[in-house]
Amino acid sequence: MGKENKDVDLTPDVNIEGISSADEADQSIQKLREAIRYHNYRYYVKDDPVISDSEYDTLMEQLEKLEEEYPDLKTDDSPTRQVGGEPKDELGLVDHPEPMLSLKSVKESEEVKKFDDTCRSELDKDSQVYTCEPKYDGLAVELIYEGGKLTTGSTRGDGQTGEDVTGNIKTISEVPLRLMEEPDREVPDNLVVRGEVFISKKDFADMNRRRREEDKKPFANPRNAAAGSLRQLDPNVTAERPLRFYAYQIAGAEDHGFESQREVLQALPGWGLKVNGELNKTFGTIDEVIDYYGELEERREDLEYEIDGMVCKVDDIDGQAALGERSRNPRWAIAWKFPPKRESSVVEKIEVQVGRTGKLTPVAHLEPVNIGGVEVSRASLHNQHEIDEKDIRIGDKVIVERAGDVIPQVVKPIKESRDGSEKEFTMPDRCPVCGSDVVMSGDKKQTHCPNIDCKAQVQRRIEHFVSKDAMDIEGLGGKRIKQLMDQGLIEKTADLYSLKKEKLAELDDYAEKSARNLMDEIEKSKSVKLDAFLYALGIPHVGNHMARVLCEHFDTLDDLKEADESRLREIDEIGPEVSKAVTTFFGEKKNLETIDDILSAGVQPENPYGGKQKQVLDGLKFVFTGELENWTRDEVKEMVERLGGRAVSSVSGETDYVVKGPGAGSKLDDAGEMDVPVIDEDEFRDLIDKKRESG
Ligand SMILES: NC(=O)c1ccc[n+]([C@@H]2O[C@H](COP(=O)([O-])OP(=O)(O)OC[C@H]3O[C@@H](n4cnc5c(N)ncnc54)[C@H](O)[C@@H]3O)[C@@H](O)[C@H]2O)c1
Ligand SMILES: [Zn+2]
Repeated sequence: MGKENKDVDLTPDVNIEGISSADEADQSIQKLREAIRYHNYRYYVKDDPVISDSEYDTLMEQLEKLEEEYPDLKTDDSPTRQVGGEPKDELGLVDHPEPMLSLKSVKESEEVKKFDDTCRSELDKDSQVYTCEPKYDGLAVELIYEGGKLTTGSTRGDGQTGEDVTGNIKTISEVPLRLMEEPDREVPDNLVVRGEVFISKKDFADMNRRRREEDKKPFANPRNAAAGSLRQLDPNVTAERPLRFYAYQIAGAEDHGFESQREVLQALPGWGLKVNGELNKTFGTIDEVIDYYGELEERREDLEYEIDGMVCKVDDIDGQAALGERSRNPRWAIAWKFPPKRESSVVEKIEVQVGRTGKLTPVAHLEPVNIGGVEVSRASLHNQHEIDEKDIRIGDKVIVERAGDVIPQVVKPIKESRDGSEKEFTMPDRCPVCGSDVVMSGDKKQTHCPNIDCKAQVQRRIEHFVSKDAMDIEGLGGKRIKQLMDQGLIEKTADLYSLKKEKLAELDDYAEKSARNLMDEIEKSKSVKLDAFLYALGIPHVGNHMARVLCEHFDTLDDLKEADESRLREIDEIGPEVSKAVTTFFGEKKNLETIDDILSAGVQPENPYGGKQKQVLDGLKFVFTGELENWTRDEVKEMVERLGGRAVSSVSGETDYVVKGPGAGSKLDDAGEMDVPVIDEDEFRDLIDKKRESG
């Protein structure tokens, strides 16, 4: 079958409706077969497909349809009748005791109901029991145990003959080399186990990253990665790959005394063979099967390995035998596929966006493609380093992945489809918005526009500035800010504080009431916590949490402005990146001017967290008893210590205060005996406030 052939039309454009003669049908059939054979070779033999699965499935559907309409043109060697690809004989060949088949795949619940109807009518039953299992995105293997010992491990190959990967399979820790004795069932003399070898999502991502670093081609999907890893000539290479295994079937189950698939799945772990006990389920009706598909699909993103659908199997082995098989699929099982996660598309251009902190991000504009029901036309390319590593060029055909809510990613370019017109991409030297020279980090992972007045940044900076966790000014969305900028009412952040209600009310579509509300919101924002204010400034690397950390260590904005890098580095949580970002930010004259403008407009950031330097509880010893409303015991202890005091566990003559809450115990008596003042939580807080004011 398929060989390396540069001239095949990878995706022949066949218009089935337009075909009116057997001759035309024959021509299309030949083209489709040739293309599919080539893709089978790329996919099953090279583990390196050049089209997406859905493109492949379309070709296959077209071929099936034509062969259906023109039965005379059917041949035994058509890919529609064959399983998988030709086994690689360097590995050695293994004949399967029973053929390893493919699965009929379905997409709609209607087809699943039809499957149920067919099974029930052929088996002459009112109801049918099904066992459902996740369809792992890996490759099928067959394990032969003789006398309880693993003697042969093979791939599916063309279904009749697979590749001998015994040595490689033995490196997978989840595959037992010896079967365990089971109390109720002795170890059979000969056991043929089928299961899936796969790789976890995380390991797949890590593996592709490493391959790029080593200048090797990344894999298009976890299945190709697992197959590529298992089908190695050197088992030492396989041993380094994090392959996993689930067993799901045994050949000749009835000969081993099993009556159902469910029983098989229950027995396998007893012999030491891993099954997916959590997700394999048996149901009495097709409606439950359909519900379970929905449940599995919901859980799909959270699983640590990829599944691409659900396999639904007739549970009773008798039923399976009665239904038998048809060409390359068993008739007693179906693979109900999930909507795909990966498709191919074309990078039409790469545009550079400027973020609010001035970060430049390259974004691929893609030929729109529907991935699992969502149209995707953009994907972030992150940075120059990533583009270089993946070798993505403008004009490239690429594999795009959309997983859950994550931004679509370009997995890899398909270099085979290049015709020489593709262009390499480099980040611009100048900011696409303001034209300032940009700064790129040495590792090419970051590019920044340093100009604080950069128009792109101002709008986004303002959007960020007014956001909930920052200055919390309601009623100023992105559109409104843009409008205010377009109308010349604001040019920079500080201008927010010189907005006039009358001017606002003049804008079309702006009601007097909304204008008044906005003015109130702006006024309200003037009393702001220092951490929210720091966050609002949009200092690179200073998010909510970091802003709070800074507040805990610096009393005022001025203290922070004056801090140098080494002072910042004294703080545990602050690393070199943050300290550099903070000092660079406050070292920029334009930024200081902006801050001054905002402060002189009346904004007064207050620091509720106290600075570390001010040890207002210096030397004081506290004992806490009972529950506190605002702190856990650990929190209050930490705070007292941060402020220079100590929290101790028992009352002594040296205790300065006992702080009591509901449920206070015997420590109160101790306090009474030793004349130690007892205060409640409110008084404790007043004490700190008073000390702060006086100190
Ligand atoms: N992109 C390409 O060029 C290209 C080429 C060839 C095939 N393909 C893709 O490969 C798929 C067809 O491959 P196939 O014929 O191997 O069929 P399949 O992968 O859809 O189904 C059969 C396989 O399912 C697997 N499986 C996973 N969990 C299972 C379980 N619990 N019980 C039983 N089996 C389980 C087994 O490995 C079995 O061999 C299609 O999705 C097609 O798009 C793509
Ligand atoms: Zn700029």
